[in-house]
Amino acid sequence: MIHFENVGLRYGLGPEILRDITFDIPASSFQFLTGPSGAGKTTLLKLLFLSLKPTRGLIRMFDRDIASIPREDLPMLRRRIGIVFQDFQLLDHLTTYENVSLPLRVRGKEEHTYRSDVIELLKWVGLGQRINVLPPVLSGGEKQRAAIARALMDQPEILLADEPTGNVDPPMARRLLGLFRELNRQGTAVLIATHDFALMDQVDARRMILSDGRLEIYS
Ligand SMILES: Nc1ncnc2c1ncn2[C@@H]1O[C@H](COP(=O)(O)OP(=O)(O)OP(=O)(O)O)[C@@H](O)[C@H]1O
Repeated sequence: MIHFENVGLRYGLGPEILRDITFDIPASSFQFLTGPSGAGKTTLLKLLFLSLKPTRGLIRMFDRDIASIPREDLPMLRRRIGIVFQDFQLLDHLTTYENVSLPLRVRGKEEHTYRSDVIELLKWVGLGQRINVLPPVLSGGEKQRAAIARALMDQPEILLADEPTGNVDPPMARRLLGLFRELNRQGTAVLIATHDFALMDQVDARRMILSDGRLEIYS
């Protein structure tokens, strides 16, 4: 589904942050991305979300070479990828429901076409009682689940999550992991970037370890 081959990335004229990165992400797979702080995990997620272009190497996504994709086709492709950012990026003046449905509203969809789907999704992530509250009232774990619900709105083929358990206690981390595993059982590929070894130890999944700009993979 996703193939990286000898990918390198530098910001401006700076040093290469990622070097000769080669890996595949098969459909319906589950993996962790880890490595020391500053190793380039967020940068690799940005490449996967097509918000950065590599400075060298080949990236194929959904059978297309991303170097030859016209800019106007990127939004369509991004809809097949869900992403949960480290800082959630929820809008504080919109309710949980409005935050999750915003991408659909922006695209001009009529509310009656998505309302029940959004509510069902919010119930699925355990926010059935928090539909009409504003993000400042939500706990860290609830914000995280709202951000996950928003990332899942378009039924992506892969979900990318950056430090999803960074701001929650261990029981909530287990609950979030349960959500990711359930999603994966339903067929969505999942990639979780994390420093949390306790979290990784709970799942027998592939570990992609970045250090010094290079990637090693332990299956
Ligand atoms: N926009 C940018 N311009 C220049 N350098 C950047 C930029 N973004 C990140 N970097 C540098 O790239 C390197 C990798 O950063 P990145 O945020 O990808 O690491 P990370 O592994 O996600 O770190 P953390 O675990 O602390 O979040 C760091 O040295 C960082 O300073």
